[in-house]
Amino acid sequence: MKETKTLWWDESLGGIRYIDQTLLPTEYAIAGCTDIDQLITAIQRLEIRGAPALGVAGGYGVALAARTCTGPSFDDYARAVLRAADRIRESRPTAVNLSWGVDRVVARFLAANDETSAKTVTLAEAESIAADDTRCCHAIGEHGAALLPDQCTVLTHCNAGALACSSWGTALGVIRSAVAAGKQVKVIACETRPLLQGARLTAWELARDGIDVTVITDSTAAHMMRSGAIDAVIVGADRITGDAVFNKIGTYMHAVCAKHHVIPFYVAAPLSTFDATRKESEVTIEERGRGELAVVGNRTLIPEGVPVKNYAFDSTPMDLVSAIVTEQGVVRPPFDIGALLSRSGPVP
Ligand SMILES: CSC[C@H]1O[C@H](OP(=O)(O)O)[C@H](O)[C@@H]1O
Repeated sequence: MKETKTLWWDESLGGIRYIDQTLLPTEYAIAGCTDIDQLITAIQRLEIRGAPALGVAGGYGVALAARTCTGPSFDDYARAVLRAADRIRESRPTAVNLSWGVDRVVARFLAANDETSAKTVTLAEAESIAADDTRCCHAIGEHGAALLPDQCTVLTHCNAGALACSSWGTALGVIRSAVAAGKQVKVIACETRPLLQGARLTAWELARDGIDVTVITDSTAAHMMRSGAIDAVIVGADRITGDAVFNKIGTYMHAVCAKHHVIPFYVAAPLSTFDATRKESEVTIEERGRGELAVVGNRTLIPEGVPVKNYAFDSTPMDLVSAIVTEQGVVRPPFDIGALLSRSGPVP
């Protein structure tokens, strides 16, 4: 299977290269950003998207700030870099990986005493985040593949594939690893209105890998679960608190339906997506603009003046989750998130 790299540092560019996901599936274009404003725009337009990929982008963003910020003194320079880091951290509120990636590189930056070492250590840490993410996705794939029986049909929502990570993917990483282990897996990909990450990105990734994928409307999922066509649901995550999983809008709907039809509902996510500092009620769910619902291409779908609600995420209570597949093993709720994050080594 071809391993798609989603974003990386390009020293000849002096910045970040990435696949512009807004152009897929009809155009495969590599874009670049060489300053913080360009990176923030790419994140907010979902040219770069997906929780783990946002963690990698956040790390590279601090490295980019360390190279592009200036100041008359080192202290002024450092303040400029930290202000840039704050702007990156705040560019999308729900996925914890973004702030996690920024904070991990900022911690290394704060230990530097001059600009030269600041530039070196920030890029090294950002590269380490990217490498760790790929390793985590493959480990998640291996642990999760064991949950999927041979000849199963799996429903997915949004895109939790290589495009949402540094490569390989989380939910799609589980599917790739199951297929690589010789299992026959069919995927039913929900299109995922309004930005269609499932139709545009998951279908593109899986078709490219030769994995059987069929796209459905989000509202077809319940019908297929009730008809017995779905053996399991597997999704990614943007933030996992002790009491809930935050993921693309529509995930909660699938979890409730899966519970009703006694279908396993799996979440695949690295430990960097877990957040022990907040409970469900304390997490901000990103709301996005009217245009994403009201206009498709050159067609207006909603009458002028009619308001919309465009929540980018929802939260699924942990009691609807069968298991969370992490790089350290499979976690079955209920679990103590503090103990999980403080332990080292595999999940028991
Ligand atoms: C591998 S987790 C990807 C996660 O991120 C997506 O959100 P967005 O496309 O807005 O970045 C979606 O929630 C996916 O499950």
